[in-house]
Amino acid sequence: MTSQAQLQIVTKRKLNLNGKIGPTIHCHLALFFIALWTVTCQAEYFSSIDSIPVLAIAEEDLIEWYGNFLDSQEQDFAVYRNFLERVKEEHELALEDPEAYLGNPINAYKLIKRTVVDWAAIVGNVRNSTALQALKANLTSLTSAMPLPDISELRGAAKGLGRLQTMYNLKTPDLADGVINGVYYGSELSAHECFEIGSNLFEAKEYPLAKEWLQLVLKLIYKGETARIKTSGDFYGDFDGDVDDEEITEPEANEVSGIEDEKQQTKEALDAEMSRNRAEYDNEYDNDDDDDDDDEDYGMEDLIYEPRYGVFAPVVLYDWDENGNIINQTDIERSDNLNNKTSAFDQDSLTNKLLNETLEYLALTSLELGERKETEIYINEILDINPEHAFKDLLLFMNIKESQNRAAFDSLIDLQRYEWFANYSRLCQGEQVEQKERHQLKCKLDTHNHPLFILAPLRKEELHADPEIVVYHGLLSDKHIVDILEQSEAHMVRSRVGGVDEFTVRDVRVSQQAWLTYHSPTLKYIHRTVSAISGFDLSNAEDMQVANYGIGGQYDPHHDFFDNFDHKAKSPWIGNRIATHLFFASDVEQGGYTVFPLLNVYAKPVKGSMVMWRNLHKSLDPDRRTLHAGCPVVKGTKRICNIWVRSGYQEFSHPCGLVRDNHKSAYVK
Ligand SMILES: O=C(O)CCC(=O)C(=O)O
Ligand SMILES: [Fe+2]
Repeated sequence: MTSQAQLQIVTKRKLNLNGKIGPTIHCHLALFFIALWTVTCQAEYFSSIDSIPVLAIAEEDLIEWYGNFLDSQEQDFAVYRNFLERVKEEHELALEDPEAYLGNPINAYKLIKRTVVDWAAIVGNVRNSTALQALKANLTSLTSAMPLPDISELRGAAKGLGRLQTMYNLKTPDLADGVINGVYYGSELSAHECFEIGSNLFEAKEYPLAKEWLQLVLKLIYKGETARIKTSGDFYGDFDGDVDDEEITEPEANEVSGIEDEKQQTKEALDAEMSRNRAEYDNEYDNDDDDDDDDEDYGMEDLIYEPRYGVFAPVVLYDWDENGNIINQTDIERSDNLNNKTSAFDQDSLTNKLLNETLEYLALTSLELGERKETEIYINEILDINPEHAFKDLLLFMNIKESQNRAAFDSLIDLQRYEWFANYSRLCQGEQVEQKERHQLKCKLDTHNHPLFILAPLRKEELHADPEIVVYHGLLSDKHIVDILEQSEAHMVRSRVGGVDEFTVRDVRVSQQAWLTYHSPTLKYIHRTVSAISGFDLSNAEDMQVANYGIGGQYDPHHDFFDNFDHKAKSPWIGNRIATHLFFASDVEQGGYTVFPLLNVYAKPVKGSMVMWRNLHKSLDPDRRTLHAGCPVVKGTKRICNIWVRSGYQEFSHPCGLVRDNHKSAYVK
């Protein structure tokens, strides 16, 4: 199956094209769509699930172009090699007795002919290689049509992963092992990939999370990739007769007891796993097809095997228990075993480069976290490998850094300190605190006393009584949704959050969005249905917002009404946002719930359904209980459509009461 077919993407248009056109046209069309997409969208790949497939298409083209280039070069090289061998033979003959050789007019002629014709042809060929020129032209058209993601994208994606970790309490070792919320997705991360995430989290100032990932890299390097991360005690080698117990600086290692033959079995299993993994590791870094001695090139023999059973890590590493929680993190000491370590590491190896960079980032991370002792340990490690390393002077600089205020951090991990966060995170995982009132809520078929719904009653699910939050299921068909996505596709931009700083793109909302008017048949249907259900006058509603969420895409807790709403301000609409109608235009494999942390309510995204609630009291004062959030998407795609109705013109359908009712949310600060 080609990658085109695998990517069940992007749009209907794209899928239709697959069946009808050949690969060359496809190539141009891909470029065309990329160009179209670029003109209309900011290059914010991680914030939109639709942008990632565009990248995949680009990569598919790159694979094809480089493949063609290499194929044609291979043929050329075979011709060159042949020519070279022949010339070499002649040349050697000539060297035996140059005078006699060149004295022969035929030989003299052949030499001149080779220089004038054959060599000139080869030099010309290399200079004007059509294959190289074609590759260059393709690359130029690709990069001018589509800015490839830059480092800020990568940082955003790393932060997205961090957001998922924080919200769903996902443990770093689990993620690295390809396990998300207990589901194994078969995509383990290598030490290099963990380093990429760790270093990018550092650059995104997510220091505590960065440290976890970087610690994990250290562990993978020192223990070998096979000793995947969690502590079961077995990895620490005390079952291996070769290891001197005194060398083991990790306290847990010695404490683990077990029956001898069980240990032996574990060791055998690990050995088997180790060889398997080693083969994979070799493969991963095997750039050289005919070279079977990769161990020598990369120092892998030492790095994978020795440290795991024999040499001990110079810095005590984080341990993770079986649930992925960190243990031992404060117990950081230097080991005395440095001699072994330096002999075990090949200074030029890829892995040693990774080790150096990891230690550098760890030193900086600890510095940012104000952990003086650890920073010192990491710096000493670095200086041990290279005494002239620039970090020599960091020890002096440390004194200044240390005095900085730790509380100034605004990191994802810090979120967990807040009281409301626990509830928010729980609801995102589909867990509600048990509540008596919930038992009065119903699911029912509802004709709403409206002609539209007599024959096809609404499927209504009550989520909360006061303020009322209800879900209507099955309002949008797949056809409606495809139509909405097609209309919005070309207009998607990274979401901005409203408020004072309206035009700043922030992490508060990580998604892409577009606005649609109510002119197409689908939008007219939605307009009609929403006004029939809610009774609101939709002539005073905002256009429909269409949004999608990418890796870790989410919307922090917020209200939909505008705080301190200024009734006199110029606006196309009258009044504040009285009600929200939120459609789910996709199912989501994991995550992406809409939650109301103050009301103990969550709504799981179900394709085609609509959640509806009022944001203002009857008195039109803001109802602060309606604080809500879009939880980060763990897996899959989340698409939503929002219709916000304004409070003007709603006086007859939704009159205010005789008594002001804003006291209901007075308790919310
Ligand atoms: O994505 C969600 O579930 C919530 C979105 C939301 O609250 C909004 O767009 O205002
Ligand atoms: Fe909202």
